[in-house]
Amino acid sequence: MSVSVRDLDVDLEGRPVLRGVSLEVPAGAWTAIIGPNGAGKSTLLRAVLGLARPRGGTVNVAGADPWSLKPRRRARLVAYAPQNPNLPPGMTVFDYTLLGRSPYIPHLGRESARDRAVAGQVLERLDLTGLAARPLDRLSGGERQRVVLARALAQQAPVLLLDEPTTALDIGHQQQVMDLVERLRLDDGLTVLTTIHDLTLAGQYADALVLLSDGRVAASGPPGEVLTGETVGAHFGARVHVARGPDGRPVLSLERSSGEDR
Ligand SMILES: Nc1ncnc2c1ncn2[C@@H]1O[C@H](COP(=O)(O)OP(=O)(O)OP(=O)(O)O)[C@@H](O)[C@H]1O
Repeated sequence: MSVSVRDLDVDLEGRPVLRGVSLEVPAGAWTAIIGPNGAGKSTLLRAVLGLARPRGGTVNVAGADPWSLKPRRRARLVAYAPQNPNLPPGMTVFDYTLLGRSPYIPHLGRESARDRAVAGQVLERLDLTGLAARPLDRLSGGERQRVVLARALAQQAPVLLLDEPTTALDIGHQQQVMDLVERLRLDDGLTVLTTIHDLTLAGQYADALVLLSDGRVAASGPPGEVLTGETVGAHFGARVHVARGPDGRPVLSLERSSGEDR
């Protein structure tokens, strides 16, 4: 199930936020959208999901325009873990994860044993079983972030959109979440589109990067081509050293100002 965006323009409150954005994520591939704060990354994900209405251009997800799909049909095709979701206070981790099964539960019906089993399995894979009965308002930031991912994974949709899935996570849980998404991609052929601020992490897992800057695509391609010191300097205003990891993928470190510069 591929994702295709062509010449996308999106305005928010009358202001241009995305201009002429194109990207292609082939079925079973992983693309990361990177870019400075306010570049339009979340807006691009929301447009792919059918939540931000394009002013021009086209979005195609698994052969369909997401705007044309009924919500249940769309939710079976695309799962989304937002950056700042509204979490109903008092709802338990298990019940929230079960919400991911809503597109499969008949109107006025109840969840099936399979729906409960899927929710349980997802919680298990994310190390959250021990928190299943805990209300959402009594979780740490990192636990909350993994629960939001759990709900999206319980949806078992072939296209997965993740908005900054690792920002609140410690390094061990970052690896756990990214490895889990990678395993699902390889085992189940998931197509993954994620925004991510950690450029090394983005380059480590994604096949391709799309650098958004001021609402436009400034660079795209394999991580080694996009993540150069020059490009990062030009678009993030950061001085970085780019080395190569054992697998040849780029590893970025910040260059600290010398004493005289400070
Ligand atoms: N609902 C909205 N109404 C009006 N403007 C918005 C709205 N949401 C976002 N914007 C603006 O659109 C631009 C892009 O925002 P977006 O959240 O897509 O950026 P981003 O690249 O995801 O940023 P960040 O890295 O800070 O999360 C920003 O200038 C932001 O202020």
